Amino acid sequence: MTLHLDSLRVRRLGECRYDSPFSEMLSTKQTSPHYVAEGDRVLLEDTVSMLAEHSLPSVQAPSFEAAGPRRKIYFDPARVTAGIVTCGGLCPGLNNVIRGLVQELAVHYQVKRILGFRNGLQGLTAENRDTAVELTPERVREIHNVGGTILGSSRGGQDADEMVDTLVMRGIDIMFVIGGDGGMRAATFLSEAIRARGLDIAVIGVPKTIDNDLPFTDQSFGFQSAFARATDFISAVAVEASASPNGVGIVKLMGRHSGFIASYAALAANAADIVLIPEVPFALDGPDGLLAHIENHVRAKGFVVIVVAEGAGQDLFDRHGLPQLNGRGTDASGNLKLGNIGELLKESISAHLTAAGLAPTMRYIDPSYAVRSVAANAYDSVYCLRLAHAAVHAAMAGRTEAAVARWRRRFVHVPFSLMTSRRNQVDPDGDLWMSVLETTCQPAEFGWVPDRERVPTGFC
Ligand SMILES: Nc1ncnc2c1ncn2[C@@H]1O[C@H](COP(=O)(O)OP(=O)(O)O)[C@@H](O)[C@H]1O
Ligand SMILES: O=P(O)(O)OC[C@H]1O[C@](O)(COP(=O)(O)O)[C@@H](O)[C@@H]1O
Ligand SMILES: [Mg+2]
Repeated sequence: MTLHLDSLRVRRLGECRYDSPFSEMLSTKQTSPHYVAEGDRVLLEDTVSMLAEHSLPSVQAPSFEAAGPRRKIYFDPARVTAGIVTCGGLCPGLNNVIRGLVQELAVHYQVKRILGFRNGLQGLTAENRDTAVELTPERVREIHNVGGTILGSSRGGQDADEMVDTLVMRGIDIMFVIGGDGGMRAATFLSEAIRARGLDIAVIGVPKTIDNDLPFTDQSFGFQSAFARATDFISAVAVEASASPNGVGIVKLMGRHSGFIASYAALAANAADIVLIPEVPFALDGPDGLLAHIENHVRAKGFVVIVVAEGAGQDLFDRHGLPQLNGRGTDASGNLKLGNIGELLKESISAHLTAAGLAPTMRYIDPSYAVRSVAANAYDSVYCLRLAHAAVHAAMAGRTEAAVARWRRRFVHVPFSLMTSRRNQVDPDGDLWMSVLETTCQPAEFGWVPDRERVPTGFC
């Protein structure tokens, strides 16, 4: 994918005419290793060779607009009504983001009216628009201590025009969409419908994904809390497997298309012998296949611990003519329903080891919902709060059709068009996967597999 500076520019609703409450504080600020001044930009790429490839002067190199408060703002805070919605699957930190948005809007910008739409985008339909709740600093004071979202969330499509009608009827000037890839797509359609009607409504996204599969963000909020929780389950299964004759421990973790939780949790627990992720296909059978490797492992070590991301090995169901185990079709949001790879592994490993005279003790757990429902840890709590601050500053300065993200540890504005342009995946040729291979000592590939799709690398 080629990215030019122009495709990284963020849309503005208009000229900023109002003094920002931060104008005095900003008057002496300059870019430093710890701050990016208004007007400065954050480079997309961060190695000498990647930069050199363009042969462009640094001002023309692809870069993001820096997030943060501005001296002048677009909206008159006294007249602003803001809306908040949380979309899709749960993720640790949703309540922290809601709380951060409400506090920043109310305390610093003195915005008087903030509405929380209920149950995801369903809350923006004609039927549900009156169920929106008033959010105040008092209402959100303690919500960061619990997981989930006080607003509720949902999957399923809504009509963009109907949603815009709701924004108009509820007097919304700024809409915050906290969502994943689906939520960012929905926010894009919402923005297009707003633009088609010539309305003065800003739409700002806060990228949310437990799978860490959104692009142009170092790591998504809640990811650390989620993989820390997943680590507990790997450790538990490792204890069980190691204490059982021919013990086989399997932990299935979330990750439809990206194996980040599986990889990070496996590294953190440092107890997995095999990690399977969607980005690296594997074969079950044959002398170099997964089953033979597991058999050798059990013979040599007495047990084996496997961490599998839910999206791994999906080709096996078709290739082996296996029952889909709930796979096929899509959910209400159009996400592919996956075959249950955990069950498939459990069945095939059990059959293989039994046939090899190593009747196994199987310990299989799928802690998915127990992982994503936890409250944000201290690190994620800080991260969520800072993302929320950045989102409020962006919106008040009239930025729209963009998400806030942290890129190379700086906070930036990323146009929706980029957020929905690609998926963040574990690169089988990258250093994260190398660390996994170094830690587990598993082979780079299990048997012959069809050519893997290459994970997109580079941006320009
Ligand atoms: N292509 C799309 N166009 C419009 N709305 C979409 C699109 N994809 C997803 N959505 C809506 O966005 C919301 C969130 O999407 P979903 O995939 O469930 O979760 P996430 O935002 O976490 O990826 C859902 O209500 C869904 O209907
Ligand atoms: O059972 P649900 O609620 O549909 O959610 C399950 C899915 O949500 C995910 O966490 C990702 O969804 P999001 O894009 O909504 O964050 C997947 O990894 C998982 O398969
Ligand atoms: Mg999604």
